[in-house]
Amino acid sequence: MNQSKEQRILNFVLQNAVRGDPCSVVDTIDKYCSQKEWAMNVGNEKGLILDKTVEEANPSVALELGTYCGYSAVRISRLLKAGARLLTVEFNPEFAAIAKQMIEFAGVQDKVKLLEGPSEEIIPQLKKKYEVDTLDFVFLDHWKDRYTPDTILLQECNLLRKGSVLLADNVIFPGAPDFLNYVRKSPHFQCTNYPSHLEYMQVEDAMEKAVFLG
Ligand SMILES: Cc1cc(C(=O)N2CCN(C)CC2)sc1-c1cc(O)c2nc[nH]c(=O)c2c1
Ligand SMILES: [Mg+2]
Repeated sequence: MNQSKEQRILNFVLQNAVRGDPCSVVDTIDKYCSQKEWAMNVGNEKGLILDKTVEEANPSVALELGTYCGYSAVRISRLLKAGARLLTVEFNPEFAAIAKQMIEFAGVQDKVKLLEGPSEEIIPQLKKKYEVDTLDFVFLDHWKDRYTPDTILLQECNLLRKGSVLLADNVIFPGAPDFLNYVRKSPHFQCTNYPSHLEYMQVEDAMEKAVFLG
């Protein structure tokens, strides 16, 4: 049975990156996906915006919606302080299996908890099942049509506190116009747009930061 693209990415990392070195895993995925096969990792250009936002938020508890191969889970967790943790949600079982191996190879498994299932089912479980009080940082990178309903769900589940930082990928391409509309019109969010480019391409894209005001 021939391999998936995601399996090829993982194999390239296992053979070319340094075990236990998150930066080498991130760089190796970028090398493969820019030179051999495009894939929907946030990439290095938008990754630098992600890094700065995570460093500024310095979260104790972070949530990622959309794990894919684990690129941004490794990228985020490498910046977390001792004792901080990242919960990352992936509904595609094949992607989750790849990401699990990627996270373990990078050596960040003690900081990252991979939750398999649809975000709309997992978000309401975060407080009781995963012992979350509130979220300090949320990276939205799953599916553009889920950005707005999941942002509303996070509020309904009382998972955001004054100062919680949301960062959304792909708000220009593939695009999340209803999400931009929602957070920019809401009195509960302070928004900032970060123009960039689609990973590994010269196509315009952007990230949107939305800070919850309580
Ligand atoms: C799957 C896909 C295809 C795209 C595209 O038009 N192109 C890439 C391939 N090249 C060759 C043509 C141009 S863009 C994109 C994409 C990018 C993300 O960052 C995503 N993040 C989260 N969830 C997504 O579903 C998601 C999809
Ligand atoms: Mg994306």
